[in-house]
Amino acid sequence: MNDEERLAEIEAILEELKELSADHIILVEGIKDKKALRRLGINRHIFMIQAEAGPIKAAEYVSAHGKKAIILTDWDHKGGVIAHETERQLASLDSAYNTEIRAKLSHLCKKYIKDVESLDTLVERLSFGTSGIKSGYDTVTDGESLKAGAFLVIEGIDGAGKSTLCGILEERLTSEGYSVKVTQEPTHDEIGSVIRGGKIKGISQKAEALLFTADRAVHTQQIIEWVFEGLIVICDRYFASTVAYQSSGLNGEALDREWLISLNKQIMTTPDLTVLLDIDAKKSLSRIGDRDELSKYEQFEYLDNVRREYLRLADEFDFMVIDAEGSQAEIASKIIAELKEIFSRRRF
Ligand SMILES: Nc1ncnc2c1ncn2[C@@H]1O[C@H](COP(=O)(O)OP(=O)(O)O)[C@@H](O)[C@H]1O
Ligand SMILES: Cc1cn([C@H]2C[C@H](O)[C@@H](COP(=O)(O)OP(=O)(O)O)O2)c(=O)[nH]c1=O
Repeated sequence: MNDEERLAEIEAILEELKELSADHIILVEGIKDKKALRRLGINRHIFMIQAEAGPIKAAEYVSAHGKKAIILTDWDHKGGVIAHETERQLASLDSAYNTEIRAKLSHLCKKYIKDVESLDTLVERLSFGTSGIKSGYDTVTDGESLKAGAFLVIEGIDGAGKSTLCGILEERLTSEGYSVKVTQEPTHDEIGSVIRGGKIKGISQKAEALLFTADRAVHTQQIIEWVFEGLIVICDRYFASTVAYQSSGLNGEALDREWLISLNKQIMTTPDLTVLLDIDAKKSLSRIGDRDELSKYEQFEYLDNVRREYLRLADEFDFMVIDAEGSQAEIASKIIAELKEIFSRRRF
């Protein structure tokens, strides 16, 4: 099931929950769950099992109101125990109850969340659609920021300083208390390793672009999960690499940039911020000249074209362009300031 289908099914269940709430009392664990349901527009009768004295009282409350119950505890172990006990108490008072809503939501949401309090955040995130996560934040309740995930991409031609910068950002953000995950493309996973290993030789640029994109499609699912977990994911290269490199005429074979963009749009997620480390191709080559072996991409004319294409993409997709010749510490400070600005603009 893709995320679009998942969202449609979750919304259908929430609609059902809204309708049922006319003559049911919804039993949740605590205040955060209740607030999440309120934010989702479920305004009817909600009883908090734990805050309001446990399963016995919850069952008595439902029975005293002559209503039916919907048991909607979390789908983790503790939620399961509370649900079971509440069922027992309701049964002993001959009160009717619904456990299907919880089972269906658990089935649909457990890949991403385990509690009712995160439901509205999940719906919000999935609503951003196939273009992906617009901003990765975790549930923030009562003005308390629990976790702040984000997806940051660093782009630039070979030798621009991307991997050095990723290391500095990781260190600085970690020391400020953020949880950080540095990753890169091509990945070191199954498809990325095939690309990196150079086992497939002599294939067309088109086939190569599809491999880079397939690697990204798998990687993107992983990135989305990391952001959901609240990590700041820093990715060394993302979709702009494929567009810039594969459209820049390596050995005279340039692919159509619009084809590359539309191909990638179908599998990527939108980063919160993409930074382009911009550098003159001669200077970048002089930086990497001492590497043991230069790759097929590392030639002046080609990298110069790649750089131009990067600048075009930066304009089109609103990348933050930074002069890669500045000090790495200052570059990192600018990026961290921008990230904090992004966090401060979030809705909750
Ligand atoms: N801002 C900078 N100023 C001077 N040298 C740098 C800077 N950033 C990186 N370098 C050096 O340039 C080389 C290439 O950097 P690297 O991070 O490996 O680039 P990339 O990952 O973009 O290929 C390394 O030797 C690194 O120490
Ligand atoms: C991700 C990606 C990388 N590449 C190229 C750029 C790099 O020259 C090469 C390997 O990437 P990388 O290991 O990031 O090289 P470097 O650290 O020198 O920047 O793969 C593409 O051509 N298309 C892509 O989509």
